[in-house]
Amino acid sequence: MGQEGGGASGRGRCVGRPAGAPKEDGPSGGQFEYLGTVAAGMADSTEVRELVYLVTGGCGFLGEHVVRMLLQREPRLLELRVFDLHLGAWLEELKTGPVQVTAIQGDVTQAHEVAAAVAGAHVVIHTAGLVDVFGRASPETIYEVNVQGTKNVIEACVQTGTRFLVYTSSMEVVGPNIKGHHFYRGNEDTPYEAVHRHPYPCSKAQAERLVLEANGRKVHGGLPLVTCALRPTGIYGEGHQIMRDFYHQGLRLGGRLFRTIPASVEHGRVYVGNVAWMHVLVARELQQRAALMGGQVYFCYDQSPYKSYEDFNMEFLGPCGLRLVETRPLVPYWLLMLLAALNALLQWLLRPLLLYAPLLNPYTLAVANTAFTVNTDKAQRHFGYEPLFSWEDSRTRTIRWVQAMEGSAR
Ligand SMILES: NC(=O)C1=CN([C@@H]2O[C@H](COP(=O)(O)OP(=O)(O)OC[C@H]3O[C@@H](n4cnc5c(N)ncnc54)[C@H](O)[C@@H]3O)[C@@H](O)[C@H]2O)C=CC1
Ligand SMILES: C[C@@H](CO)CCC[C@@H](C)[C@H]1CC[C@H]2[C@@H]3[C@H](O)CC4=CC(=O)CC[C@]4(C)[C@H]3CC[C@]12C
Repeated sequence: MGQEGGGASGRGRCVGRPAGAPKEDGPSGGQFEYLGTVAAGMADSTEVRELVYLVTGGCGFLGEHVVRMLLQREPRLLELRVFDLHLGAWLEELKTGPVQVTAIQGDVTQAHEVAAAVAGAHVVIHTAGLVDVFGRASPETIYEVNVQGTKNVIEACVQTGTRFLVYTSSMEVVGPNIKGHHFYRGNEDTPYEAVHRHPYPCSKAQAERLVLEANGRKVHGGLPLVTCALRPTGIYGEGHQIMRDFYHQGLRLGGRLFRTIPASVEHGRVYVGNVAWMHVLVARELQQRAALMGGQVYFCYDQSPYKSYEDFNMEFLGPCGLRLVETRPLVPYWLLMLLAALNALLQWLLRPLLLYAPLLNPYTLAVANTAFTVNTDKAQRHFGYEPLFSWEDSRTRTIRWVQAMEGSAR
C-alpha cells in the first residue's frame, strides 16, 4: 500500500528498524514554571544572554511555535537565527525585544547557505523539511530536502564547531508500516517492523539515522557533536494546514464531514505548543546531560486523547459548527481504496496541467486506518519534560484559532 517510491532516490523501499536508543533510564526531572502565553513578549530573566540558536524551518507550522517559545522561555538567548526558504512577515514583530532575531532566507539543500547560517551558533534546531504525503513534490525533491538537507546541517555543525543539534524527526520513522501493523501505546523501545515505501517516511528515517549516527563526531575545535531526535506524532494546533483543509472541506459540504475512518482506529496527536516546548527543553538539557541524551530519540507526547484522526479533529471543528456524519464509515473500505487509487491516477494524469492533491490517496488512507498511539515517559525521565499546555488548554487554543479562521472564511 502507498505510493511506489521511498529510499534514497525514491525507488525501492527503505526497511529496517530505525536507530533506537540504548535502554538507559535517567533521573526524573523537576517541575517547570509557566511564564505565560507563547504569543506574549520575551522572557525576562537575570540570566546572562550569551547563546546563539539557529532554527531551520523557523517559519513553518512547528517552526514558528519553536521560535516564539524560545523567545518566551530561553532566558540565555542572545541571538535567534531563523532560517527558512520562505520567511514570514511576522518575524519583524519579534525584532523589538532583547534578543537579536536574525531572519535568514536560505535553502537547506545548499550546503554553503547552511554553513553560513550555522557558523557561530551554539545550538541548531533542525525542523526544516518537506512534509508531503499528498504527492505535491517528487520523491527526489523530498529526499533532497529531508535527507541531503539534514546532511548539510550535520556537516555545517562539524565544520563550524556547533556542538548541539536537535532534529525534528517523526512518528512516521517508526510507522504505520506498509503492512498496516497497529502500534498500540508503544514507546521508544517497542519492537515494530519499520518498513516503508513512501518517500516521506523513508526520508525521515534516513535523516534521523544520520543525525543519531553523527552523535560523538568531533566538530571543529575537537569537542564532540551532541545530537538527538524528537518524534512528534500528528501535530495539531494554531497554523495546522491539514486542519484548515478539513474545515474548508466541511464548509463546502454544508457544515458536514463524512466519516471514512472507523472510530476505533486511534491515532496519537500532540499539541504544537507542547512539541515546541519539548524542543526548547531538550536543546537546553542536551547541553547539560550530553552523556545521557546524546544519540537518543524521544517521542513527543502530551495528554491529548487517543481518538481516530477524524474524531480528534472534530474536537475543534465541532465547536465551530461542523458535524461528522454517521458513527461508522458510510463508504466500504474497498470503495475508499478505489477512490484513493482514482485520486492518485488523476493526480498523475493532471500533473502536466495542474496540481491535484486531495487529502484522500492510497497512503493517507492506509495511515489513517492504522492505529498508532504512543505511551511513554522517556522525555520526562531523561530531561524532566512535562507538557506545558494541558489538553483543555490545547483544545481551547486550537478552537479559538479555527474560530478566527471562521471569521475570515465568512
Ligand atoms: N506536521 C506534523 O504533523 C508533523 C511534522 N513533523 C516534522 O516537523 C517538521 C516541521 O513540520 P511542519 O511544521 O508540519 O511543516 P511545514 O511545512 O509547516 O514547515 C516546514 C518548514 O520548512 C521550510 N522548508 C522546506 N524546505 C526547505 C528548504 N529546502 N530549505 C529551508 N527551509 C525549507 C518550509 O518553508 C517551512 O517553513 C518537519 O521536519 C516534519 O517532518 C513531525 C511529526 C509530525
Ligand atoms: C481517509 C483520508 C481522507 O479522509 C484520511 C485523511 C487523514 C490524513 C490526511 C491524515 C491521517 C494521518 C495523518 C498523518 C499522521 O498524523 C502522521 C504524520 C506525521 C508527519 O510527520 C507528517 C504528517 C503525517 C504524515 C500526517 C499527515 C496527514 C494524515 C495522513
